[in-house]
Order: sequence, then C-alpha cells, then structure tokens
Amino acid sequence: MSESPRGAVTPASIVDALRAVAGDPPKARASFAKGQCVHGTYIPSHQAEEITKSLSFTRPSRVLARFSVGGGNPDVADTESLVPRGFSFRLGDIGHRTDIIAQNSPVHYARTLAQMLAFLEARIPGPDGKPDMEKVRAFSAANPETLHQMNYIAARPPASFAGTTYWGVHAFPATNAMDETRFIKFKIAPVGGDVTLTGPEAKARSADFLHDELEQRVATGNIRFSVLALLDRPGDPTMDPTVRWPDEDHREAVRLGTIVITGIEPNETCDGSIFDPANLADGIGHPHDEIFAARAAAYTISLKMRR
Ligand code: HEM
Repeated sequence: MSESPRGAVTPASIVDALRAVAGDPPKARASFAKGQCVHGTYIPSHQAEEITKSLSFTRPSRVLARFSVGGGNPDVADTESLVPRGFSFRLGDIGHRTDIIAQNSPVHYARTLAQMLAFLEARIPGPDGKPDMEKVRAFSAANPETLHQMNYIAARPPASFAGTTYWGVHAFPATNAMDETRFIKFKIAPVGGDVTLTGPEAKARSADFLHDELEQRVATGNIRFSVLALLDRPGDPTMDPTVRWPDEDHREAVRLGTIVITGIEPNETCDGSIFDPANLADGIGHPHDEIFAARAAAYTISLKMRR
C-alpha cells in the first residue's frame, strides 16, 4: 500500500483523518484530546551520562507534563479499553529542553504514513455515526500488525495514570560524552509497578476515574516514574514502530533518572502550545522512521485547528 485512495499522504491529511474518526469535535486536539496538565521535577541518575550527553537528561530540572486518553474525543470515558493512555513531558532548561511524547503501548499501530491514513480512513463513521465494521475487518485482515497496539492495551486496563508503563516507541539515537552513539527506546515505568484492572473492574469505574484518581494521588505526593533507556543490540529493527525489539522486556535498561509529579497544572498551560516530538536537546537524535518524521508537523497543524 503506497497511497491512500484520497490522494497524497501528508501530516495534514492524517490530522484530517484523526479528526474525522472522532466526528470533528471543535477546538480539541486531533489525538489524545482528553487529558490533564501536571508539573513536577526530574532528578538524573549517575548513569545517565553513560548513555547521553543531553543536558535534559543529565541535569535536574522542572517538568511540565500531560496525562491523556487516546483518540480525538475530548469526552471519551476513562474506561475506554481500546485507546492508549498518553504521557507527554518536557524536561531540561532554557537552551536544552526535550519533549518526550509517550503512550502506554510499546508499539504504534502503523508502519508507514500510508498505512496510518488507511487505518484511520477505514474507521471514519458513516451517516449513522458508526464505522463500517466490514471495512474495518477487511483492513485488519490485510494489515494484522495494525492490531498489535490495540490488543496490547485492551489486555491491560490501567487503574491509574500513575500506574501504567509508557513507551517512547521509536528507536532514538543517543550520543554520550565520549561521542558513542547507539539506539535506545524510552520506557517510563511507574516506581510502584503497573496496576491493572480486570475487565469487570474497569467497567464499574466512572467516566473520569483516571482524572479523579490523579488528583487524589498528587495530593498524597505519590507519583514517580523511572525514565529508562532500553539498550539496542546489533540487528534490532529501528525503522518500524509496529515491532518490538527481540526480548525487549528482558533486555538491559539504564535508568536515566526519575520524574516526580508534584502538582496539577491548569490545562491552559499545556494547551497553549504543543509537546513537540522534534524538540530534542543535543545528545538524543531524531528517530529515523517515517512515522516519527511526520509527527512534529502534524502536532503543529492540530494546534492551529484547536485554537
Ligand atoms: C509512536 C507514535 C505516536 C505516539 C506514541 C503518539 C502519542 C501522542 C500523545 C501522547 C499525544 C498527546 C500530546 C499532548 O499531551 O499534548 C499525541 C498527540 C497528537 N498526535 Fe501523536 N503519537 C504518535 C504518532 C503520531 C503520528 C504519526 C501522528 C500524525 C502524523 C500523530 C498525530 C498527533 C496529533 C495531531 C496530536 C495532537 C497534537 C496537539 O494538538 O497538541 N501522532 N500523540
């Protein structure tokens, strides 16, 4: 598949499709529309410098962050089991800021932009407000890798924004002070471990339970994440965000530092700009895959449309 039936695949056409899937709600993010802005601090580990010379990761800083629920519907229920949860954060200081925009699945649903657009177009609702399930099934059968993200998420409904592991998904080239470069994947793991709900438990929760629980947790000062770098091995795939590295869950990880979320921030603070995937301080390079390359432009287009 190289092109969508509707023409050239661009970041703008993906934003249009993301919005169409959600029914074009006004002034909302095209993706991860529901969320809560928060703030906190980052404390580097002594090992961070072995992996990256990025001052964002080797020095302490304040953190601006946003927890979110996937999809373009700002009123989506926190119990929705088929969309990811997001964790975007900005760390570092003037001149060396970095934005990492992560989700609670280690893989993305599309390998290429054309596949991403086709995935979304198959899900655009018809006049009855529902997607054509025949179309969705046919697309899934022809593109089975596009279901890996959803299957992963559906099996692990999180009990808390602070109790689920988030991934940066792409392979990022990291350069240390010795000028040695290797690929890493970011894994953002809750210090207390993942807490998941059973299916019936998830169904019994309220539509805003993740947001309500977040406020309670912040009040008790109990939100900490380890920022981990998973280290590459020769031959790891670095161009396909739909596949994990072999034995990824058991491979060597270096703790770059710890994020502590200390307060709720008015949503306006996060809504005025974007967490920009291309904003990476020297020492962490841009991933090489085409999905990553489209992200910054798409986020900027979405920002214009939601103002
Ligand atoms: C590994 C792949 C991806 C991940 C993990 C991811 C995750 C996220 C997250 C967590 C947000 C919420 C940002 C916030 O909190 O403000 C977001 C927003 C968004 N994403 Fe992605 N995304 C991915 C790929 C893409 C791609 C390829 C596109 C389009 C080409 C895209 C389009 C968008 C748009 C338009 C927004 C809304 C931006 C805004 O209005 O600020 N995403 N994404």
